[in-house]
Amino acid sequence: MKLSQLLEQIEYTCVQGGLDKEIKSVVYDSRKVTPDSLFLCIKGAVSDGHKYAKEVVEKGATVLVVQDEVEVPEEVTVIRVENTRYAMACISAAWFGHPAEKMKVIGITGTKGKTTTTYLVKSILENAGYKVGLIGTIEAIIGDEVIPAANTTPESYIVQEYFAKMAEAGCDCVVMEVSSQGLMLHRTAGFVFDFGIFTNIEPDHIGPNEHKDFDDYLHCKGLLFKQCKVGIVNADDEHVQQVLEGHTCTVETYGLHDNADLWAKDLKLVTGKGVLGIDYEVQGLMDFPVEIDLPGKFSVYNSLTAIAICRHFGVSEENIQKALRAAKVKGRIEMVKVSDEFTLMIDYAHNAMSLESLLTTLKEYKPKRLVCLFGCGGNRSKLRRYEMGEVSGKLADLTIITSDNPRNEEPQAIIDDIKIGIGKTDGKYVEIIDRKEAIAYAIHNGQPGDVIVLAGKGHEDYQEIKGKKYPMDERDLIRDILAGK
Ligand SMILES: CC(=O)N[C@H]1[C@@H](OP(=O)(O)OP(=O)(O)OC[C@H]2O[C@@H](n3ccc(=O)[nH]c3=O)[C@H](O)[C@@H]2O)O[C@H](CO)[C@@H](O)[C@@H]1O[C@H](C)C(=O)N[C@@H](C)C(=O)N[C@H](CCC(=O)O)C(=O)O
Ligand SMILES: Nc1ncnc2c1ncn2[C@@H]1O[C@H](COP(=O)(O)OP(=O)(O)OP(=O)(O)O)[C@@H](O)[C@H]1O
Repeated sequence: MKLSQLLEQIEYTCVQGGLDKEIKSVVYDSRKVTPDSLFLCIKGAVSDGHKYAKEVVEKGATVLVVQDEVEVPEEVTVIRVENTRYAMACISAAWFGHPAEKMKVIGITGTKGKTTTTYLVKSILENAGYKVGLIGTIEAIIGDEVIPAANTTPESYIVQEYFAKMAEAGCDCVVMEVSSQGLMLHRTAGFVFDFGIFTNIEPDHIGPNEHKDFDDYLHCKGLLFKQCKVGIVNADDEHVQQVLEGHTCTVETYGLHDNADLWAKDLKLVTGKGVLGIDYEVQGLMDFPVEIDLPGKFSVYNSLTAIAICRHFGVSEENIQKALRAAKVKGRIEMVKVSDEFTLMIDYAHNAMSLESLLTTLKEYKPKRLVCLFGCGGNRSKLRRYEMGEVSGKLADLTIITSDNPRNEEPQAIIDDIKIGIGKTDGKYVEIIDRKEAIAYAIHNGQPGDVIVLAGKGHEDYQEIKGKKYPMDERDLIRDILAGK
């Protein structure tokens, strides 16, 4: 592709060299440069792409896009821009032929509920006959291809590459999680979202390499609403107006009160046959009853968000109801049927805040006993161990402490840290290092009316021990335990 074509959407200065060049690849990692590459120098958290300028030229890069000065031979074209990450998004969109324009693009941002809501939207739209691509924390789904994710929102070049593959695979739409870091680092620049969604916000992701403070976090979330056509936002979130500050889209709201355009009323917790769910009535822009086998008020928010989006695609009430009744999200309060007498679920909660929110929600179902099984990662914050221990000790009737990615630490040492947290409460606990044995204990000792949570691993299908990831999927462990293996 001609260099001038790639630069069409950006403001730049050509510092040296000509624009009449044919580009054979667009690259932001020096290790992937080949002859006639355009190389983008990205300033990262660990490294700085500018320092590879000489090396990439030796490998055959003919164009460098920079935001700082570089010294390279004069025949090499140097394009200077204000921000190379932003330029990368626009150049990648051009490189892949602006694939976002060929589909409807739905972007979901918020502290919690992004993953769950993306899968709910996908289920509803697919049930109604749409072909849907997905990009998120767990994976990217492009037709039959499933690619495990490294980031919730990948680098802009990858976003555009996935979009192009989705358009080619015949996807009508794509639903993606948009993290605030993704917005901050321009991973989703270079195109317009058809729908931008805001679920909720609470202090999180603040620290080195993340956001400097809560205001910055709010500001970054708000960027989505300057880059989408229709914004669909949670009216009940206390920060919604700050997130919408300076928005350029039309705005629609959802929530649990009649001030929202689409709202839910008459919430009823439902239990039975090993499943927890919630029923409610949708009101406002649509009017019909909903039954979902996902627990708690936050499942109402997530499903209502999905309904608000899918309404724009003309999906019928019947199709929405049918898809939501069958909805299940891997590793997110995922109920696994082991008995009609008690409920068992797998969830990704792996910090105190998520665990507290989950256990509090489950307590509303008034289980006979709330049993919480979890471990904490090795070579990670000790504080998390104390805090999770304390939360579980306070809220669960029984805690089963076990292992979760011990990495290079001794599992027993991690368990001992968790016990310090539980020790601050009068919560009962047992400790069983081996996760399969711990799950077997939970199942074999399940009592009628119990709710058992296997927390921490969620969608993960491995246990990381001393630098190696051993296959371990909790669904398989449960199957083996039930089969007596
Ligand atoms: C802090 C951060 O955002 N890091 C991400 C980032 O790394 P970076 O750009 O800082 O990369 P770097 O290693 O400093 O390198 C800078 C540049 O030099 C280049 N380079 C580097 C080495 C070399 O030999 N040659 C070379 O050219 C690199 O390709 C890059 O272009 O780019 C990588 C992919 O390109 C990401 O995988 C990586 O995410 C890490 C894993 C991460 O943890 N990110 C978190 C903060 C994050 O983004 N999280 C959000 C939200 C998650 C949530 O909601 O919970 C997410 O969207 O995932
Ligand atoms: N709308 C919500 N509000 C509050 N908590 C939620 C909500 N939806 C889900 N949760 C809880 O948070 C956990 C994570 O949910 P989910 O993965 O959908 O969110 P996320 O935004 O993708 O979060 P993360 O970035 O942590 O992966 C769930 O397992 C559940 O316990």
